[in-house]
Amino acid sequence: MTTEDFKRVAAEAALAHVEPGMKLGLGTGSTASIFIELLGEKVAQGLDVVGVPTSEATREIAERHNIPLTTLKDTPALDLTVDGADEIDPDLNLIKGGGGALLREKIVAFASKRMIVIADQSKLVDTLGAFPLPIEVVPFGKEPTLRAIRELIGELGVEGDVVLRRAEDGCPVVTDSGHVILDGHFRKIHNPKALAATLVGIPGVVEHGLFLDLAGLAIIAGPNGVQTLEPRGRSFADTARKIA
Ligand SMILES: O=C[C@H](O)[C@H](O)[C@H](O)COP(=O)(O)O
Repeated sequence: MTTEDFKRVAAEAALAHVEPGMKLGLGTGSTASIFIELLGEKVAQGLDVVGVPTSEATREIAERHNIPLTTLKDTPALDLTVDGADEIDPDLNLIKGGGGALLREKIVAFASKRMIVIADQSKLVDTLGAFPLPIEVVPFGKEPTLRAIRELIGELGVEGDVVLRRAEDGCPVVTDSGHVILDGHFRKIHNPKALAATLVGIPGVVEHGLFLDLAGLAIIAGPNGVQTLEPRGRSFADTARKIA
C-alpha cells in the first residue's frame, strides 16, 4: 500500500465518527481532501451534514462533492472537525500549516467540540519540530516581526532559522487571509507551550502552526493497519470542548 492508500484508510475510519445532523469543520490538505471526497459519497447517499471549509481550496473541493456548506457567522459552534497534520506527537500536539491554511484551520478547530486528526504513519513523531513550523504574519512590518521572532526564540533556547515562505515564482506565499508565512526550522521543539506563548506575544504574528490541546483523537494508518491515539491521560469523550 502507498502513503495515499494509508491516508484513505485513515479518512475512511474518521467517517465512522460522523453522525447525521452534524456541523463539521472541513480540514485542508491532501488527507483532509480524501475525507471530504468520502464524505461527499455519504452525502450523495442521503447523509445530512453541513460543513465549514478551512480554506478556499477546501471550499472548492467540498462544493465539487456537493457537501452543503455554511459559515462560522451562521454556524459559530461546530460538532466535529476532521483535519490532517504535518506532525503529531504522543500528546496529540500538532504542527499544521504546511499548506498555509493554519489560521482558518485553528479558528475552525477551536469552534468545534471535538477535533479528529487523520494521517498516514509518517506524521507521528516523538518531538515536534522536524517539520518547519509555519508562522502566519501580517505583511506590514514583516522584517521587524521576523527579527523579533529570531531574537525571542533565541532567548527561549530554541535553535534554528526562520525564513519567509516563497512560491515557485519567488514571490512570498500569501494566505487566504492576505498574510505571509514564515517557516521556523527548529528541528526539535522541546517546549511547544512556551514557544506558542512567545510567538503570540509578538506584534505582527497572527497565528502559528502549533495546535496544542485541540485534537482529541488521531487516526493513523500504516502498514500494520489503523491505530487510534488519544491525548495522554484523556479519552476522546473527555476532550469535548465546551462551546456555545
Ligand atoms: O495548511 C495545511 C494543513 O495544515 C494540512 O492539514 C497539513 O499540511 C497536512 O496536509 P497533508 O494531509 O497534505 O499532509
